[in-house]
Parts: sequence; structure tokens; C-alpha cells
Amino acid sequence: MKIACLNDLEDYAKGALDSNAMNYYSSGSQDMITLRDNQNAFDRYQIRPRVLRDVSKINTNFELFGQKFDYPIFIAATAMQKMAHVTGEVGSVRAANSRNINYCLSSISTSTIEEVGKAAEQVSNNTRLWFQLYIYNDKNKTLDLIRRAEASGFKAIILTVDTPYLGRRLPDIRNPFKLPSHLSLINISSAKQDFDSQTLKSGENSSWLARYFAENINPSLTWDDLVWIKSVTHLPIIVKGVLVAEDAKLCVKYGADAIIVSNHGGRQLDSIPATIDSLAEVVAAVNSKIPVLLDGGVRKGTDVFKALALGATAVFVGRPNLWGLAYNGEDGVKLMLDLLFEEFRLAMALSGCTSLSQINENYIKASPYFASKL
Ligand SMILES: Cc1cc2nc3c(=O)[nH]c(=O)nc-3n(C[C@H](O)[C@H](O)[C@H](O)COP(=O)(O)O)c2cc1C
Ligand SMILES: CCCCC(=O)C(=O)O
Repeated sequence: MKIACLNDLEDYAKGALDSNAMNYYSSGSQDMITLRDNQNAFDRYQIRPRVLRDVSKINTNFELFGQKFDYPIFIAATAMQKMAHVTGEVGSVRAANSRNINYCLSSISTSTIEEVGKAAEQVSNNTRLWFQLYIYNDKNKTLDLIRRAEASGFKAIILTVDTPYLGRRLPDIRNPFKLPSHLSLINISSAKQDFDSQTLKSGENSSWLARYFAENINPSLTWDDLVWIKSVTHLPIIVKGVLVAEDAKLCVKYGADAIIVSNHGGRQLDSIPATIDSLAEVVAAVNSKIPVLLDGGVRKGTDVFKALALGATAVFVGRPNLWGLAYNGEDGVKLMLDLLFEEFRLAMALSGCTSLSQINENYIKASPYFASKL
């Protein structure tokens, strides 16, 4: 059967990946209410299409931080991509850069920052790369990651702020995740798999990932750390994991260059809002001072259109990158992107929009079926 949409790629990946990788990639936290809602919430909005406009030419280009992109659809940072395909992050970055869109590399990757920078250069002379940063307890480790990203041609730092501790992912507690022995968290030395389970208190999360996080990642971050990062690099700083107006305003106050409305793909706190439902609040609070981007549950061209209509500059896909890798490495990620691009172009054309700047709140409304509940 031919792959027709991103959900087909997910179905394929479910059959192809082992349960260790699939549990880690697919899971959300606790009851996975937020994970499900990220996707379902898009369906609670409707597009208001316009007709009899010349849609023979559709332009999906735009500019952000002085760089041109062919589509407002980027690849989000997801950890440990070599479990999906032997090429891992290198396959993903080649696919994104050959399509002139951004690839975001996770701090917790299975390919080095330098390998990923070089792989992008091989397919593009204008590399599109952002680096996702977790702040380690050891500030020098953090600084080292920033310097290496700068030296490898990364164009922005994404500071993830929704993960002072890893969320409670029940599949990982029931069947503890194991990093396959041929892989390592290669950017960070001393990432050990083993810990003494005897030291766990009753009820404590026994997952290695949760323990790794608790031992290495700094849970005491405050807005001062955003100021600190701004002071040590000239790269734009993008704050990822903001859902409410109060924090959006603080991002502007403390000098963030952009915001990503994100709930970490439903993997952190459960029972928090879907990102598409949080977007309008954040966009209003920011009041056009900095760009607002979104990730979480984007699977269709109409999802992208709806996010742009509610004020996003661009969106990211996380898991679909992993499903594309599992399907066919770099070519599978290209297929995933091309499907989404084609769907998005069609959504624009059938709504009567020929450029991204035309997509605005006039093109969206709450579905009447849900309107009273929204
Ligand atoms: C398997 C997996 C690993 C992830 N790893 C990271 C990470 O290392 N850093 C980070 O900031 N976000 C991470 N995320 C969150 C993504 O960047 C993104 O917010 C989320 O996947 C978007 O939702 P989607 O998967 O529904 O597209 C991860 C998500 C998944 C599914
Ligand atoms: C220790 C890996 C954490 C990566 C991450 O952010 C996630 O799994 O959501």
C-alpha cells in the first residue's frame, strides 16, 4: 500500500520499530490526555475558505531571523534518532536541508553536533539548523554545547523550559527504556545507563531517562538563566514550552527572540491545554513583538494552515520525523515533508490564499459542534 499521509507513516513505524524505541517515541505522560488533545484540538477549528481568486500560483516562502525558508514547517528536536534508522539525526538533517527548512537538533542526540553541521553543509550552502539546549547542572557543559553549536553553523538556540524534570511516562515505568548498547548520548560524556535500583524510594520513577534527567539537568532554572544565555551567545534565543500569556510577556521582557508554544508533545505535565488552543492567548500577549511558533499534534496541511491563521509564524513536527526515518531513513523524512507540503499548498489554494501573509484570523473559526465548549 502506498503511503498517502503522515498517519500512514505512523502505522508503518508501529510495525517496524521494536517496542523499546516505539514506547519511548510514542508515549505521552500519565493518561496521555494532552497527547491526544494536541491532535484532536485541530479538528475543533474550521477553515473559512474564499473562492474565485486566482490560485494558479502559490507562494509558501517566508523569512525568519534573516533566513529564507521554503515552507513554514520545520522539524522539532527529538532525542535519540538512531533508534529509528541507522543514519539517525544525519538522515533527518539532510532531508530538512535539501527541502530548505529548519532542522532542530536535540541536546540528547545520537549523532554529534559536528556531524549534523557537516551533513547539512553537504546538501545546502545556506544551512538551516537550530540547536535545542538543555541546561546541565554543570555550566561548563552547557557552555561547551553552545560553543560547539555556534562553530558548526547552527543559527539559533532553542531553550526548552518545560522540562525541569522528565514527565511521568507510564510505558517507560512499566517497561523501563534501555538505550541500545551500540548507541550513546554522544554530545555529553558520562551518560550512564545503569543505576542502583535499590536506592529508589517506594513509588519513585524507576525509568533510566527520568533518573538521567534528575541527575544531570538543572531544575533550578529561572528567567535569570535566559538572561545568562543571552549574554554568552550572539545567536537568537527561542524559548520552547510556553503556554500562557503571563510567561509569554516575561519572554518578551527578558529578551527572548521567539517563542515556541509547546507542551513537549504531551510528554511533560498531563492535562495541560493542546497547543493550538493556547496559541491565540500567547500571540495576543506578545503583541507582534517577537515571532510565535507552535509544535504538537501537527499531522496535516490543514493543521499548519489553522496554526498560521491563529498567528503562528511556523510550526514544527516531532514524531512524524521519527516515523519517516523508520520508513526509509533520509528518503522517508523527505516523503513525510513532501506529503505535508503538498497538503499545505492545497489547503492554501482551496482557501483562496496565495501567500503566507494572507492567512489570518478571517480564515478560521471554532467548529459549531464544539463552539460552546471552546
Ligand atoms: C521521542 C521524543 C523525543 C523528544 N526529545 C526532545 C528533546 O530532546 N528536547 C526537546 O526540547 N523536546 C523534545 N521532544 C519534544 C519535541 O521537540 C516536540 O515538542 C514534540 O515532539 C512536538 O509534538 P509532536 O511529536 O506531536 O509533533 C521530544 C519529543 C519526542 C516525541
Ligand atoms: C532524557 C531524554 C529526554 C528527551 C526528551 O525531551 C523527551 O524524551 O521528551
